[in-house]
Amino acid sequence: MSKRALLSVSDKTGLLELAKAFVDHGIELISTGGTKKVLEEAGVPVTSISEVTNFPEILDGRVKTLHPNVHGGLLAKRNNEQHQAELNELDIQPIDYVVVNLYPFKETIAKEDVLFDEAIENIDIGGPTMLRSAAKNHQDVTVIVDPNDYSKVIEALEEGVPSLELKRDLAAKVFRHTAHYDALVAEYLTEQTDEAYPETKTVTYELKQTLRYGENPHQEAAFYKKPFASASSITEARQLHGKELSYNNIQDADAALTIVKDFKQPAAVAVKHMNPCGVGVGQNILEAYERAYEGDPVSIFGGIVAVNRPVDQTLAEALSSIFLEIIIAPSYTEDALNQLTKKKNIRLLEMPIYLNEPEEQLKTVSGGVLIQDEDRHLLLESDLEVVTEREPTDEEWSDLKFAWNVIKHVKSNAIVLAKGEQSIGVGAGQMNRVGAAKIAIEQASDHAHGAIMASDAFFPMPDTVEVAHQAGVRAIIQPGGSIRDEDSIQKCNEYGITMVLTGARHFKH
Ligand SMILES: NC(=O)c1ncn([C@@H]2O[C@H](COP(=O)(O)O)[C@@H](O)[C@H]2O)c1NC=O
Repeated sequence: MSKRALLSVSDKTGLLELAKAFVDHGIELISTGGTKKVLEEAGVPVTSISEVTNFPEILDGRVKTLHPNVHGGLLAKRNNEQHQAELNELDIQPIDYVVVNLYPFKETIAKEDVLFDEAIENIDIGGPTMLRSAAKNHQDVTVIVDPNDYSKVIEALEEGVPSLELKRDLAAKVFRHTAHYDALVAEYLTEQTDEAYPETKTVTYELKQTLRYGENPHQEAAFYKKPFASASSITEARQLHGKELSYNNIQDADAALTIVKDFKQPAAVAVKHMNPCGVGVGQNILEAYERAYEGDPVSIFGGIVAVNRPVDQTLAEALSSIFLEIIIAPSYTEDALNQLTKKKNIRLLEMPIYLNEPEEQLKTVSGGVLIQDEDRHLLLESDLEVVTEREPTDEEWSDLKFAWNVIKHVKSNAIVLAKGEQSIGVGAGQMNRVGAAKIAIEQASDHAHGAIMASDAFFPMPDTVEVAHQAGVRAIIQPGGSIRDEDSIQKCNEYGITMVLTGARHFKH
């Protein structure tokens, strides 16, 4: 008895070539409506699925292949006598090859203003069912879900029959594919409910690229993207120049991007090891960059700079005067590109930079994952409470708000010193707050005098106020909420320092 292949595809790419290869090797073809039409029009002999099922395609194609004559032919074990006897008794023929790709659910829901009914109609039922039956029985059935794999099967046919290894690889791909497909359906439907954290969480990502190594050369790594990443995501950055991004580059670039998005005015951010080392805003992007640079001219070396305005020739000149790993910008003028591409080792990324919808953050811990909303707490004027005798000056107010925007992105315990809408000292990731303050003060050096200080969380004791005073800090912004707030406030009054409370904390671990 000749072998049979069932073809039912939405994406008809490469279909004819594969179908012809089947026919050339004496394999009979069975097909569903649209697929059959394409084959017939090309003169390829094909049997209708309805002849196999003895049943018409019904319900607008909702039921065409969901039939025991199909699934019996797919799932019967060829080396199982009882299975073979049942097939004979019921007059079911085995199916040896399955070529199926699914209704374009992802493409459908990606369309703007897609109607719910249209999305529902694009949930493929018969296709995944056939794929799963065939993949379960891959010992006996070759199943192909990806047109990119047609050539492998054609090659195998030229050489004889597909090997068990190839059939197993293809079956594994099928289950990855249907799981991804179902995850998209599940996510779409769950979004219509108010179920924030359902009983099971299925996340699905698509491979963007494998990486040379992870955080260290002995760690393997890859970069996956979300199916619907916003254009202002690091996964969507267009690399215009330079070597391939490394694992650490991607993390740092993402940190720089996330910070710069938080500013409406022209802003520049320099990042090292996921922390901002220099942040500046200004009347124009060159001024913003100069402020970010001057914020810490040492740490910026070998860093990553993100700007939220186009890079022109003058900014390009400033940027190319030091060694930077990566620049991220919404665009580059031609002159700027000519200037920057002279540097072989710099990577240039281009992407729209805007505050996109907040994303769910996933962080792995041993044996599990923590999920939370992104920290997008918006500081309202009405949240700000001056708790000291001295009020901030206008200039101090703008620096306090600026520093509060920066502190959110610094690893805890975090202290930022700022002056003139420029960070001048960043104490990041310390195990105690005074330690973070001392680092920020040391880095700010003489500039600390007259600066403002931001703290990501409350002061448990007045010791940070003490070191702030010694450095000449004029105003402090912090969440408040410690049972010993009064001690810190009293110290501020004693030293003539202004203290503003925000009522919100910005821990970042
Ligand atoms: N309903 C069924 O029994 C069924 N069987 C196969 N399909 C899908 O129909 C599509 C192919 O249809 P056509 O050959 O008519 O263009 C494929 O994407 C295939 O996955 C089905 N459609 C949806 O569930």
